[in-house]
Amino acid sequence: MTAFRSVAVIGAGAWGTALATVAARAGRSVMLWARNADHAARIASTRDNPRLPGVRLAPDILVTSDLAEASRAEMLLIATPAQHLRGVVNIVATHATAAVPIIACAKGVEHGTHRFMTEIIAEAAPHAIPAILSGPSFADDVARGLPTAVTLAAKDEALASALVQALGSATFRPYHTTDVRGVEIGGAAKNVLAIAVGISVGRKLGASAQAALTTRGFAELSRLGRALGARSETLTGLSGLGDLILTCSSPQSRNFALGLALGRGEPRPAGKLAEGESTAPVLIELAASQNVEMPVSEAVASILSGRSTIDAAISGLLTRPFKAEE
Ligand SMILES: NC(=O)C1=CN([C@@H]2O[C@H](COP(=O)(O)OP(=O)(O)OC[C@H]3O[C@@H](n4cnc5c(N)ncnc54)[C@H](OP(=O)(O)O)[C@@H]3O)[C@@H](O)[C@H]2O)C=CC1
Ligand SMILES: O=C(CO)COP(=O)(O)O
Repeated sequence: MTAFRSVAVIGAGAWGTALATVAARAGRSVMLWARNADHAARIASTRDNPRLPGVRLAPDILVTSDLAEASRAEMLLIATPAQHLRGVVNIVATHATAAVPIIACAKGVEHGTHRFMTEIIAEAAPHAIPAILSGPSFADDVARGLPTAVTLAAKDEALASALVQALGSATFRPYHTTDVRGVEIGGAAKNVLAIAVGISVGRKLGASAQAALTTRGFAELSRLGRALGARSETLTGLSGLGDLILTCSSPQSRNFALGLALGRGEPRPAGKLAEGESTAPVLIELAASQNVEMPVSEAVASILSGRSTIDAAISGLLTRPFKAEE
């Protein structure tokens, strides 16, 4: 199996920048692609990306706006927002070498198609090998070299293990698995649930409610996961419960921070991508198609769409019939 000497990170937001840093630390030759040429030139000369302030890019990371050039790397990490992954992979596919691993690093589900990230890669780049990287890891922590552990999934175990070897280092510890769908479900669902928990904290409902919502959120994430064939160890692992704990407990999470602002009745944080917002309606549609109940996620979807006020949604959760815990 190839040693994956060269890595391209597609998408120079906070996460893409952190991942470029990770790959360089792991000894790869790294190219970071930004869609805007001026943005790419500015990052290349200042070694600083305003999307991840305070982090200095290693001198050997090349920054480009040439997607054809970036697509020729031996391993590709796609770190654009989930709803833009298909558009980028459509172009990447016309330049990439056959059987190149394309690792989705976004967390979400595509609008309209209900496709998970690796399904989009399989459709848009049929000769590539799709994989997914997810887990509890804030870009800022990762880029600063604080200890983090994540999950990397690919259908082929030997490949998943090789990708982990190529990206891992003392402070960035990927675990590998073949449960691709399980990893995707955890990352997509936790963002929506973090908005719910942020709302409850913003409304000052207390630490007990925060724990209850996080736990009942995990119950619904797990129900959907089981319905879609995820393994239980994935759901309770880093990319499931692990990421849920992180994002439901820290205002560093943009999804939690969005919920906090909504709960407090404050303006939403400007310029901060909260993927749970675009995932919520798709997640609900997906759950309905599987006859899976996701009341916490439904409450978030109805608040975000304006179908319900925060207080009505909370009261809806509090007046649900009592039931057995599962
Ligand atoms: N931040 C984090 O801690 C983590 C984020 N993630 C996930 O990574 C994904 C990206 O998040 P993050 O990097 O934080 O977000 P940011 O908002 O920081 O960056 C998004 C990046 O995507 C680019 N982009 C936006 N639209 C397009 C498009 N149509 N085509 C190509 N590129 C586009 C933006 O370009 P431009 O700058 O030109 O607008 C920007 O570089 C999300 O799915 C998120 O859930 C996962 C783990 C951790
Ligand atoms: O996915 C993340 C941490 O694992 C980042 O969370 P936010 O997108 O909510 O900031």
